[in-house]
Amino acid sequence: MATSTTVEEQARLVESSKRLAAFQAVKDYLLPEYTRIGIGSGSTVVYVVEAIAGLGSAVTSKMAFYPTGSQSEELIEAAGLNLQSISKLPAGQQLDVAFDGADEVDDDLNLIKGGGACLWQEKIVAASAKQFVCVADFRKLSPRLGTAWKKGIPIEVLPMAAPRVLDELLRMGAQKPRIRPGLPGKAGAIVTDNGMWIIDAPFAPLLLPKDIETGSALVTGMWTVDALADALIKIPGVAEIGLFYGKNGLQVASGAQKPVAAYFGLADGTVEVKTPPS
Ligand SMILES: O=C[C@H](O)[C@H](O)[C@H](O)COP(=O)(O)O
Repeated sequence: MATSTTVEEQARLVESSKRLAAFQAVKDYLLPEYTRIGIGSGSTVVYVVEAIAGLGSAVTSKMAFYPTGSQSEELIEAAGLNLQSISKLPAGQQLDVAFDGADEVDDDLNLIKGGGACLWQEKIVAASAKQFVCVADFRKLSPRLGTAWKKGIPIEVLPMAAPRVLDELLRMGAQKPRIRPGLPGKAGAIVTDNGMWIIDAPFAPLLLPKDIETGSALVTGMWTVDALADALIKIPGVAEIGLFYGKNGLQVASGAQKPVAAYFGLADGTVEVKTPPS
């Protein structure tokens, strides 16, 4: 009984941390003059939408909201916000800001995303925004990707290519990569909003440039975030990878994917805001 209470308390703490992070991020980054807003996927983004809807229609009716998948679409519509599509964003234009969650965030604000199988559209929306803001609870903070999130890097693949991609991942050092199974009630693999499959590929914790400067990458032979991401995206059959990475937090035409800021709701009821190292 005591154990289940503790589990329930922990779950409540996690939910309130997500909400705190989301509300603070919206307060800091959603300016009333903005007109194009990206909305990510997952359980933390639910609170982003709640915070935005709470601003009232006098503010939000002038805004259009760009989803990252079917869950995100439903959230936007259920909150009475104006749904748009990234496919309708005119060439040369950007979203003012995009909010999204993450499965893990490292010291340099590289992210693992795709725990909910929405990574492909999420990356398109994040890279289309002038500012990408990450919202998360305290469990997502981690010095290196692959430290706390042990399920592996989500990789969206063309189903016919999945066996070949698995072979290549094993050659690259992934530990027991596997095709993500469907949820209860769905036989076979999970199918994304884009008709693809997800492979989860666990790797040893991913190094940062500061680790290479100290020579540890040479000693261990481990991957850096950048090197692994660059190698994964080149595997034939890989549509997109759940590593959001890059050299800085500026969202420029080249499609940077790292957040300008990451908001973490902490267990003590405060919010920690991290920005990428310069
Ligand atoms: O595919 C799912 C997305 O990348 C989510 O943003 C990520 O899994 C974090 O989700 P949550 O906020 O539920 O932890």
